[in-house]
Amino acid sequence: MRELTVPTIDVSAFRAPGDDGRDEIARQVDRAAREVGFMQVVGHGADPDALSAFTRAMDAFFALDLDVKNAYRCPPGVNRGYSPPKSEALRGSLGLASAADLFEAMNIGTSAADFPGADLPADDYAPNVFPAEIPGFEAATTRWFAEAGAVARVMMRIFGRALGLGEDYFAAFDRHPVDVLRMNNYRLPSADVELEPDQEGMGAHTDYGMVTVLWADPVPGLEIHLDGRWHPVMPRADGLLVNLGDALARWTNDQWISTMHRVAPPRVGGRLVPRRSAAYFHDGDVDAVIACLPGCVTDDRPVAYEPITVGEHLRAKLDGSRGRRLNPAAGREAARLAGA
Ligand SMILES: O=C(O)CCC(=O)C(=O)O
Ligand SMILES: [Fe+2]
Repeated sequence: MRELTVPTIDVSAFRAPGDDGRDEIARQVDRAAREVGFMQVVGHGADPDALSAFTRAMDAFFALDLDVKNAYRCPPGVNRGYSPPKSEALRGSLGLASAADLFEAMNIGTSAADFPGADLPADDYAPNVFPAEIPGFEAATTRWFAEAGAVARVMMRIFGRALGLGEDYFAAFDRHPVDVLRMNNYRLPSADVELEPDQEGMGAHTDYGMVTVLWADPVPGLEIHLDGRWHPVMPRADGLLVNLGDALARWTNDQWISTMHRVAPPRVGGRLVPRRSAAYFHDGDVDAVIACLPGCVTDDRPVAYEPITVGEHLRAKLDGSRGRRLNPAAGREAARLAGA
């Protein structure tokens, strides 16, 4: 079994004018997308000051009392606001029953008001709820939302080039995207507490959208599932993790991987330690249809997925993880976990 390395890719040539170096980067990204589905991206251009201000705002929010945070909960069908520990189970997005995950989260995302004139479903583009107790929370989180969103868009340009479709190809799915920034805190009872053997920080799942830009503390916990087993991934302190979502697996007929991943309760030297992360999900327009690209179907590789809208796919996945109604439509993803 091969040792797994998540490749590091410097994407700065896609932020500079001109074509120099772009084909080589697209080649590296294509290889990473086929073999791993995750990459450690450096040269991404996101502002480190914006990241520091953002993580401070996150910490201040998660430090509030649970009853204060609970005032910012939204219904399960609205992917915004606060999720307390043990309120979601990501394996539900795969149609698999499990104990609830340990993490707590705070979500912000795009709202209908961001796209005047577009007729958008209210639940998918709900207004944000910002905690009044933390001055500057809205400014710091929306700033990182923009920085991470810019990285996601650079990656979509690279994907278009790598697939031979042109750097602008995926802009057609990015007119009023459902984008969400999920701040995760793997809040653990205490460093001395023994967890149940099957208790996970965040249960196994694939990400639901086009691409995810993930910042995480350089602390163990994240694991990706490839070749039938789980491999630990340590986030680089100087980079951002980028992973492909289900839309790219569907477009490419599984030539590119929407990698299964999970977060184990974070431990260093056997002791539980704090860990935070923030995932920016660039999911595409709610009404965009994701259908297999014609060039990705061959006699040996028949169409694996029926066309689906972004909205339908997100709804089935979120009903599974947030609504705790097991997703009946994720058999192909769930089958990959068999034997793990
Ligand atoms: O905390 C992490 O490293 C991963 C989080 C994640 O997979 C997610 O929020 O979808
Ligand atoms: Fe994820």
